[in-house]
Amino acid sequence: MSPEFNRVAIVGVGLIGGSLGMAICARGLAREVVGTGSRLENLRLAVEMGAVHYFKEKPADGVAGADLVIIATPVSVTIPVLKEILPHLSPGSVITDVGSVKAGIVYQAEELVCSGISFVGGHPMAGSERSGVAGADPYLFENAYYLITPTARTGAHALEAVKRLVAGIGAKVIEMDPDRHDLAVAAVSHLPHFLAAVLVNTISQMPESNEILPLAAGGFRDTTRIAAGNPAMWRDIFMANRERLLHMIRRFRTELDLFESAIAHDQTGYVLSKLEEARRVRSGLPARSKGYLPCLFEIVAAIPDQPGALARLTAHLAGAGINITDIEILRVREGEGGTVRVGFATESEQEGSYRLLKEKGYTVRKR
Ligand SMILES: NC(=O)c1ccc[n+]([C@@H]2O[C@H](COP(=O)([O-])OP(=O)(O)OC[C@H]3O[C@@H](n4cnc5c(N)ncnc54)[C@H](O)[C@@H]3O)[C@@H](O)[C@H]2O)c1
Ligand SMILES: O=C(O)C(=O)C[C@]1(C(=O)O)C=C[C@@H](O)C=C1
Repeated sequence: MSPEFNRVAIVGVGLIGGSLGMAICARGLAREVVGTGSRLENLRLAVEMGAVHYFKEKPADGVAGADLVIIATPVSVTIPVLKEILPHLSPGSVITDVGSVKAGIVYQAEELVCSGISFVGGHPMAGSERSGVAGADPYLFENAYYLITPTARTGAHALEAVKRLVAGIGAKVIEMDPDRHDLAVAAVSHLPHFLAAVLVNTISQMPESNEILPLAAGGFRDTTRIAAGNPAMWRDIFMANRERLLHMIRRFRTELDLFESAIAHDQTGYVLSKLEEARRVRSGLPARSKGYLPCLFEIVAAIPDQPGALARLTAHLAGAGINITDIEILRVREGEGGTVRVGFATESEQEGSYRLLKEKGYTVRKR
């Protein structure tokens, strides 16, 4: 079978560009993948890691002859990069980006591209707090939602090319209007990041913080993992989506004030009802790290605190030909063992793994 693309150029081979490159190379989606960017040592590492086949130092040289160009830079430089590469693009080439904010980029890009070149905004809803190609992962996008933001001006050929890319890397495409996209991510991505940073800083500014912070267990760690993300990237995202983020911060403040006042005035019924509402909504989310799966069947199993315990559990499932779509260690404390949540795409895989692990003596339940 011939590859989907002849030459893919990735401008900015960092965490996301590198993960895309690794997925494209590993799945043979392009005859060649060329990287280009601002840091030479990062580009060398990208070749070593199999994220690109080779690199060109100048973006203009990298994009020449590419049928698909992916701009995976911080959002503040997406448009300057586009302006720089435009004169060097081959006729018929399709450009997409991976930026976390879409409206500003998409509308400006559409004004800039000349006839024969198309731009389709993209945003994979998967990532991590790491940055640079060193943190790249070829499986990052598998089963993740990949938002694309075509407009009335998007050509069918360009839209189809980006959809082939998304399907090829194992992600699930969702089409959204750019403005609706920006409000959605302000709510489920940008506000959470803002709050994680505020939470960490609230504690770190206490005079007793040196004593308190090391005590942090799952609660603080789970709610603040993302605060370890790249500050410059998040500054750019906040500023690019400023109005929607401010809107969400105001909504948050209203909710915070109501909750605070209920605690201050001993309104225990209200406090309980708010906690119950949050539990109901949060428990209703399919528990997985990359985004939503339309349907996820899960089991929860207890494993002992021993080397290889997790490997033995997954080997039982592999031996029975059962495919795991998601896995998470819920609790591990020294000497106590842990609980593992395992997700499957089908109910029959859930049922099969439940029976198998029970037979093998595990304490297991369906979730
Ligand atoms: N990190 C995440 O979780 C995540 C998830 C989805 C989307 N995104 C978006 O993906 C984009 C990249 O984020 P990342 O996490 O991969 O960041 P990163 O820092 O890991 O990678 C960015 C890359 O762009 C390069 N670069 C910077 N300025 C450049 C320029 N002027 N010309 C060419 N290359 C340049 C850098 O050298 C680096 O290799 C951002 O727009 C971000 O909003 C990030
Ligand atoms: O999982 C993480 O660490 C992420 O921050 C990923 C995450 C998010 O869920 O907010 C971050 C930014 C992106 O634009 C998309 C996804």
